Amino acid sequence: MTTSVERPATSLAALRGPEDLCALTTEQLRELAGEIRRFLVDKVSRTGGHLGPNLGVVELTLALHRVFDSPRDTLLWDTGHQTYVHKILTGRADAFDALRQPEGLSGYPAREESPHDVIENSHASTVLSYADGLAKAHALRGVTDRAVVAVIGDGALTGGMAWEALNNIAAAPHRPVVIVLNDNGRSYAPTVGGIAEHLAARRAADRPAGVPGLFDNLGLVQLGPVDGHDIEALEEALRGAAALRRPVVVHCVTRKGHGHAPAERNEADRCHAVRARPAPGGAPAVKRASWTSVFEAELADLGERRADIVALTAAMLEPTGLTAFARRFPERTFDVGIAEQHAVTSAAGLALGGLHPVVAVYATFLNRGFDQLLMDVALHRAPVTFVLDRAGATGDDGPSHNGMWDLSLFPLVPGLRVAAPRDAATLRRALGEAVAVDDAPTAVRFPKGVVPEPVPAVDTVAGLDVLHRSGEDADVLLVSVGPLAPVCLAAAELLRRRGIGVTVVDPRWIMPVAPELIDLGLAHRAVVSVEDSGRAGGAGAALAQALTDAGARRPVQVMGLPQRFLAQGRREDILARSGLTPDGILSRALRALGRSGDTTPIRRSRGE
Ligand SMILES: Cc1ncc(C[n+]2csc(CCOP(=O)(O)OP(=O)(O)O)c2C)c(N)n1
Ligand SMILES: CC(=O)[C@@H](O)[C@H](O)COP(=O)(O)O
Ligand SMILES: [Mg+2]
Repeated sequence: MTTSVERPATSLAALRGPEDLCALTTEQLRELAGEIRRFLVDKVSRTGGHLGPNLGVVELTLALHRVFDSPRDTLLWDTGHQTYVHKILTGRADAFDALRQPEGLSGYPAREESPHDVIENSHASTVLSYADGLAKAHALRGVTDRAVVAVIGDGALTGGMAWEALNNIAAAPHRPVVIVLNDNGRSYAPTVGGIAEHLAARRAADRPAGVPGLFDNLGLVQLGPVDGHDIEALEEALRGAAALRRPVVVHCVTRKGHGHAPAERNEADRCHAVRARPAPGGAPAVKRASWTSVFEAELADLGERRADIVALTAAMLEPTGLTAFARRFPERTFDVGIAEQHAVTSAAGLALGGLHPVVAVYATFLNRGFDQLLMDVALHRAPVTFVLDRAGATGDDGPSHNGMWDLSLFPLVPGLRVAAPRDAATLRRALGEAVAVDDAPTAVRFPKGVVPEPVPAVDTVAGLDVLHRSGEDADVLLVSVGPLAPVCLAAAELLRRRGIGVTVVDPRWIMPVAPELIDLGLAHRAVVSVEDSGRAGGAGAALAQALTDAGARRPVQVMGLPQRFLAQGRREDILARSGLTPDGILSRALRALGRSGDTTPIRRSRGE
């Protein structure tokens, strides 16, 4: 009879770490896999997160941790959204009630959580480059007893970086890398393109050898396809790959959402990312439209009126709001795979062919296509419109998902025009204005979540929306960028009560800086800019530069997100911690007026 200490860890509660897995029988592993699935459904349904991808890798992750000795062997995960099972097996099951919560468990690998975690960047298609580099380091340092294992999804394999890495890995048969291709045939939707078709043919072939392997032709050994839910078959393939001591691709066929009927039946995305269930008795979900849905409807309507408008996505058709357009204009919609660089330059090609492309991406992922924006689109003054969803602080997907880089990059792009709408009406208007530009690239950016209540202008001055004007003196100009208008208006009220003259202006088109905005800035004693983006080089910095060039003596108080990697958290908390609150703006305005620390309410000379 085994004591509790000796009893194999066939339950999560008994599991102390991956070392406990080796003692389990196949039947015990199956039981454990079932328990892990139930655990994932229970926890992730409550916290929100990547349920489908993780349900698909339960057996694969068990096999990886039984065959390889992490962290001595390095397990690298592409994108990292499918590492919940890895976290459960490496001693973090107890932390899942705080998954993706502030100060809680990251939804991606996090080095401060565990020595088993390596890649924190959630941008796809990077893992093979890490693996190539690590394999080279091992070779140079004479490390021969530690495996380099890279898990990449079929979606991530459509990204250009993956093939740049494969080109290098294939050139060095003496440098072992175990490449685990987690082929579930999907990104959110079914993976598109020739690579996906090749993989599908191999999955379907009764004799895989009958379909020459994509990787064979590169000189890489290709094992499989292997049933990605058969732990014994997986372990045999992984052990075989490790024993070859050279670069090997193990083609594992998995099912996203496997073992959970609602995910298996979900044709849209197999529960790729599920929203957190509202807490019992919590505030009812807000019924206002999302920024994405406003964009989606407007683009579909524009598509009716403009046959030259085409839409491009990088494997995120539904999340970026292109579903309606695609349904109405399937031949004018292009899903290029997780390939933002290609999307941007392909859009330049579409524009050169007389069309007006709309490239819909999450703001952070446009980083990938910056050189293409600069040299393939802007250099040719190609009329491409970039629609950046999830611009600004996003929060719960961690540092690499915040859309806080675009406004710092855009000032570098000659001729690019950038709009930051503040509500649904200005989003619709900005999109219409953007696609009307036929001699320059344009960008329209908006945040994650629901659109705020309408924020009407009280006046328009030379194309600038004046949202508030009070006081006799032109003391403070608050330049409100995009969705922070309500915060700026609340700050203006605090200033008004102190008898300080304040104008709140929303340029709507924030780059290049409008001459009229410069004139308005010069006409005020102090200027404070407020944006939901990184402070370095953003809209405020561009305005500050323009005002300095125009001879302004007082520095612009530039308010935005700190130029740091911001830990996961709620969007509203990140904005608040960044000082993007009425009180924070008040304090900066007082400082700009040389009245820092002046908190006593000053009654206006007349009236109050
Ligand atoms: C550069 C980049 N573009 C887009 C995304 C958004 N994204 C996150 S996961 C995902 C799909 C990944 O598909 P795959 O690699 O097959 O992994 P699976 O979810 O199927 O396990 C996408 C498009 C991203 N993380 N990085
Ligand atoms: C990893 C991944 O899928 C991300 O793109 C992320 O999950 C996006 O989440 P939201 O769509 O909720 O912003
Ligand atoms: Mg996939």
